Amino acid sequence: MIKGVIFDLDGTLLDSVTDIMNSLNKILGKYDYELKNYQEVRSYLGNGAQKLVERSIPSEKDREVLNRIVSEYNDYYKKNSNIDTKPYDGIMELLEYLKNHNYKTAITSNKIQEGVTSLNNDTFKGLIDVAIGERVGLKLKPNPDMIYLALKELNLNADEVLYVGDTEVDLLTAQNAKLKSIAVTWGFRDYEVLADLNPNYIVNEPKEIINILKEV
Ligand SMILES: O=C(O)COP(=O)(O)O
Repeated sequence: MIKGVIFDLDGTLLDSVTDIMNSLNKILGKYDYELKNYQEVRSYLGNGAQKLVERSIPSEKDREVLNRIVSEYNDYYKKNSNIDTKPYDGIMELLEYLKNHNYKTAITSNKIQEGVTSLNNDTFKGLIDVAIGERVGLKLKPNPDMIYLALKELNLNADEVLYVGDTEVDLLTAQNAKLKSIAVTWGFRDYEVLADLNPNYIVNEPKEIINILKEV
């Protein structure tokens, strides 16, 4: 019996590309790197800030320089993560449905923990039970460790939850943790990319997740 839902954050619950792009470009511009457009940033997301920066400036191989840019990006983003960021249409209704029907919920995100915590508090205001982001000592998705931690904090087993995400990173994470997966098409990857990864379900709108929960 399904008792909980674990969500990815960026591209699944939140449309966050514009704030991420603006923070990234602020730092890239400071060091005279070429700025990135919306579609480029969307395609670079999924594996956290380090990969976002590496994918944005592939010619930069100096680790120290890369680390400095990641750190400045994270510092700037922490203060500017909730300007244009908003839940996708239908997400608040879905989360309210889950709360009202006693499903437990978690976020597992490759975004830094501070960003996850503040966006979760400001936007979802108690609708989500557990919010896990990039932390020292915790491996990023697609490693299943974030899922294991979420399951522990929710006090649920793998076969009692569904995982909802929007990228190959998420679907691989679900596979690695042996969770049933739902791929969403409103996020950072297109339908064809997601379909090739064989998720258990693919949905075009959040309310379809309610129908899946009624079926399983
Ligand atoms: O920061 C990223 O690259 C992606 O974050 P997410 O795991 O919430 O999608």
